[in-house]
Amino acid sequence: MVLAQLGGSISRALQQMSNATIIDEKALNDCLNEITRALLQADVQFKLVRDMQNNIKKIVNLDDLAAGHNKRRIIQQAIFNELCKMLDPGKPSFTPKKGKTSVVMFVGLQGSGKTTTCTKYAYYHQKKGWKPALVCADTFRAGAFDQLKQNATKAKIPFYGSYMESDPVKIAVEGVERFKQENCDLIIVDTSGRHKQEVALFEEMRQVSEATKPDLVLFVMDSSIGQAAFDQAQAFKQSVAVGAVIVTKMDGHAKGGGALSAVAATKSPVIFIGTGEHMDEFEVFDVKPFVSRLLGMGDWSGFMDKIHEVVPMDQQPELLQKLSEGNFTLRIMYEQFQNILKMGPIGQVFSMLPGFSQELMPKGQLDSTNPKLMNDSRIMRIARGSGRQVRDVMEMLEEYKRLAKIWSKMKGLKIPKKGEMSALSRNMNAQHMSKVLPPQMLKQIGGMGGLQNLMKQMGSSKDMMGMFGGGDK
Ligand SMILES: Nc1nc2c(ncn2[C@@H]2O[C@H](COP(=O)(O)OP(=O)(O)OP(=O)(O)O)[C@@H](O)[C@H]2O)c(=O)[nH]1
Repeated sequence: MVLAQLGGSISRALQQMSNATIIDEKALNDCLNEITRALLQADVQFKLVRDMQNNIKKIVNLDDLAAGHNKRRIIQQAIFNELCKMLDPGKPSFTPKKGKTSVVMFVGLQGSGKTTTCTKYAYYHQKKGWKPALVCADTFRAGAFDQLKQNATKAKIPFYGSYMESDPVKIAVEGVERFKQENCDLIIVDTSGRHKQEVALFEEMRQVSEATKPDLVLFVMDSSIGQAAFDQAQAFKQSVAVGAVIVTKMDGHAKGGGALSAVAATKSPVIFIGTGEHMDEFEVFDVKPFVSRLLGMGDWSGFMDKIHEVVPMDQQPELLQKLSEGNFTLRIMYEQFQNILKMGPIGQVFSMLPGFSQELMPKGQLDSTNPKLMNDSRIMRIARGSGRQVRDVMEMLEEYKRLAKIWSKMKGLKIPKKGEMSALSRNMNAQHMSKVLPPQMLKQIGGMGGLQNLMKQMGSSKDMMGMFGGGDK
């Protein structure tokens, strides 16, 4: 089961419960059983799921809830909190500081994506102005050094390794020393992986760790390993001081539930996830937005951060000014889609939108806010000119209308200062939110009153946006 399916199953269970006329013990139990089944199918460890179920039952005491309380919302909040708790070990991992030398050692089984992830991690920090370096202490797998060398060269990151030396400890120490002298602030040591947990692997890891004294040991785990995740993560933790986890291959048919088990086994947080083979297919992992997405609640704050990353800084004030005036044009949609295409995986999703392609964008009409100008004969000409079906062009225009409608409701939104994209979400109040939320979702929350209450409970509208972003679909 891929994560999206897990999220879908949980949302369905919640939906079914809210469809029940009365939310009694039976409705709650049915819902929890459904969620338990979904989590187990996604390879979350049995004990974790059972604990979660018990905790929710303890928190949600239906008898104590006075009539008028929105039981569905309270149950949903309890599930949200429990899932967050599963993924949050309660203490943050060591975070390297730019400009101050840190040594980070990567460990994991062979094929987990460790070497690829080392470079992704280095590249991520390099883009933020760090001075990373890579050390290949994998002398077990022939070709490991070549792979690291190739990746590092592509990303223009200094690297160290040897074809001759067979002692990983010696290479690791030499590499770390060299890069300390070169004032690198993030020295990354890649260690060998083996097919399975072997005594020799753990002993070697322990020795490398003892010799290089890493500030952080990162455990890299393939998200598709299923129920084995807990034991595997625990075995690593028992040999070296694992401080954080990176889960790879979240893009494939991953049973992402393993991530939850790894957190429980290592009592360390997941800090990044790998979402593809490419260097930039790597995302910071944040618990709340992740769980929001899992429960089908969207991830507005993450979306805004992404936009912040891809919309060129000098275009942001102008774009927001236009949007706040209610001028959402086809050109804006076109330019933003172009920016979104730079986002990588999300870009792939957008490029799947029916009829979306560069040739298809109706040039000359891009700056109008009046889609009616797009009459039948023009639509036919566009379809012919781009080799698409008329239906494709119509669907693209429908998508534009949908987005334009959302943005027209945002008219008058206070524009944040230059570069302060996240201020946009802070400026959203319950009024704005209620206009953007799909009517059925608003109803579930308990209308405007429920929304205001929920926003108060959540502490800030930013959290709220994190939970319920996404717009109407
Ligand atoms: N789809 C996808 N593939 C990935 C991801 N991360 C790594 N891979 C692929 O997984 C395969 C194994 O990755 P490596 O980095 O060679 O694995 P490793 O764990 O370093 O292997 P050893 O060095 O032998 O321990 C490669 O084909 C990578 O391209 C990811 O996030 N998504």
